[in-house]
Formats: sequence, C-alpha cells, structure tokens
Amino acid sequence: HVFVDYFSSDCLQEPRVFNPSGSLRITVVDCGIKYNQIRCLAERGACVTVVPWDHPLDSKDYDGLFISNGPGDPLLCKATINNMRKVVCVDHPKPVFGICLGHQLLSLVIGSKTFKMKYGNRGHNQPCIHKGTGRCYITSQNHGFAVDPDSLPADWDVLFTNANDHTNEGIVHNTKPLF
Ligand SMILES: NC(=O)CC[C@H](N)C(=O)O
Repeated sequence: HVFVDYFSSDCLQEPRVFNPSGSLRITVVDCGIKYNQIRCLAERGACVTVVPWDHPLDSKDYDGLFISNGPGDPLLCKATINNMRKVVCVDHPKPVFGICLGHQLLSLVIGSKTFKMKYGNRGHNQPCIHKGTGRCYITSQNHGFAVDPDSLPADWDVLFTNANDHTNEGIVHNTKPLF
C-alpha cells in the first residue's frame, strides 16, 4: 500500500502510445517516468507504449522493455518486481533495460541486493566509469538507494561504477540482453 501511495496519483492509469508510427516496439513501465525518456526513445524511431507500474508484462507485446526511474525504496515495488520476473527470468528474454529505480528493480528481480545509502547522490556531475573501456560519463542523479555489486549472481557483471563513492551505476548480463 505504501507503493500505491507513492505511485498511483502521478503515474499513468492506463497504457498510452507515443509515436505510433515508430518501428521497434518499446514497452515502458511507468514507475515515475519523465517525458524526456519517452522522447529519447521516440526520437530513435521507437513506437513507445507507456504502461502503469503494475501492468502485467507479456514479451509478445514488445521488442524491448524499459523500466523507468521512480521514487523510494525499490524493495517496496513488489508488483513491478513480480511482473518483471516473468519476462526476465527465462531462457531467451527479449531485451530489458532500466535506469535509476528501473536498474534497482532489475537487480532485485535477479536476486541481487539493494541498500539505503548514507547520503545518496543528489545533483549533477557524478562521474561514472564504464567497465571495459574505462571511459568516464558525467551524469546527473537523484537517488538514495543503491545496488550492492557484491550480491550480483553468476553470469552478471558490473557495467558502470561511480568514480566518487564507488557505488554501482549499472549491471549487465554476460550473454542475455538484460542491463
Ligand atoms: N532516480 C531514481 O529513479 C531514484 C531511485 C530510487 N528510488 C532511489 O531513491 O534510490
């Protein structure tokens, strides 16, 4: 019920399609999304269907599934986690990608752990290092929880790490299109 209080008033109540003439079909789970994320997908030619946070997920409906940002403790998002598990924890999943809360939810779906940070990261110019290339990306952030990279299951790897506080900024599966 806490989760309902968080999300129900600000999120979409029913699915809504943006850029219907787009080719790739992206389903976006709205846990508190910003329009810029929808614009970024639409600008790249996607037909974007935004669905409410508790919408049942069926991989036949999309070519890729995007999980949005959102407020609060990811552990409270039980309905979204359970819906995601059905399309993530399979042998041949279609691509699933999350940012912010979506990244935290994907981590919980695969059995990884999240924790409350002492201060959180709230502001811009947070340097994130891409594992493999060592390239640094400057990001803007607003979060109080983080993923524990030591809790990642086998077959998963760290994708980005914060160069300031060394918190996890991204994960990726070694063979499946999940990140
Ligand atoms: N930016 C976000 O999506 C916030 C993520 C999460 N709710 C946190 O505070 O850690």
